[in-house]
Amino acid sequence: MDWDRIGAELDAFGCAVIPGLLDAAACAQLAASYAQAELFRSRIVMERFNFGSGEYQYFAYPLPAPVAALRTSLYAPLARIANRWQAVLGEAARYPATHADYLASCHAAGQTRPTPLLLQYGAGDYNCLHQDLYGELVFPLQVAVLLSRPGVDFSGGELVLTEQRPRMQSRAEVVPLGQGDAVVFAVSQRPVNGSRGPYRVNMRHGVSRVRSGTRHTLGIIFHDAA
Ligand SMILES: O=C(O)CCC(=O)C(=O)O
Ligand SMILES: [Fe+2]
Repeated sequence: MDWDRIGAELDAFGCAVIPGLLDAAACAQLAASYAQAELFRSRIVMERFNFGSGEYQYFAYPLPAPVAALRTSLYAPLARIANRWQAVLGEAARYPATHADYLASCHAAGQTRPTPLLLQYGAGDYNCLHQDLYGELVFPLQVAVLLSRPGVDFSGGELVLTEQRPRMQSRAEVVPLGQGDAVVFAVSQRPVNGSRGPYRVNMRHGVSRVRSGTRHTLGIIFHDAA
């Protein structure tokens, strides 16, 4: 994985694609596991909370092996980028080098519930712009993997990111993904270099309306939930 390229794109745009993070068989298997209720700790129907339309489920611990492996292995290079952002923003705190150590700090702070999730959208469904904040502790980067085949399993349903800049109009970004591609993006805030030094922008993400078919995604969030 080209972490220099990913880091540079995150710095410039607040998001970066990792092509082919999962193969087609792994994607199909994960998407099918949505039906296995015993894998999950809770199911959210988005309409009920005005979060959009569609549903998602948070995995229970222990996470399925491929999800646990991705969460652990992606954390270390992302923590290096997150720590660079901390330095740019003049923040003293640093993220530990391993996900085990970071999770230990979440758990000590009372954030003990797993946050990786599977999302399922049918025709007409969408996900309102939001931030995945689940307590005081926030790891600033997250990953979403498209499990379905655009143009085959579904149409529409694009991942959308917005960036709210102080005293400026918001910027939107649409991230084109194929099956198995992942996108890394900022959870809530990221630094931008301005002419008078770095400043913070506020990011949100969502999914535009699915026009037809069924779309599944895997979301990997690195902090646990209170
Ligand atoms: O379905 C998607 O592409 C985005 C899902 C999402 O909100 C997330 O992974 O946090
Ligand atoms: Fe999200």
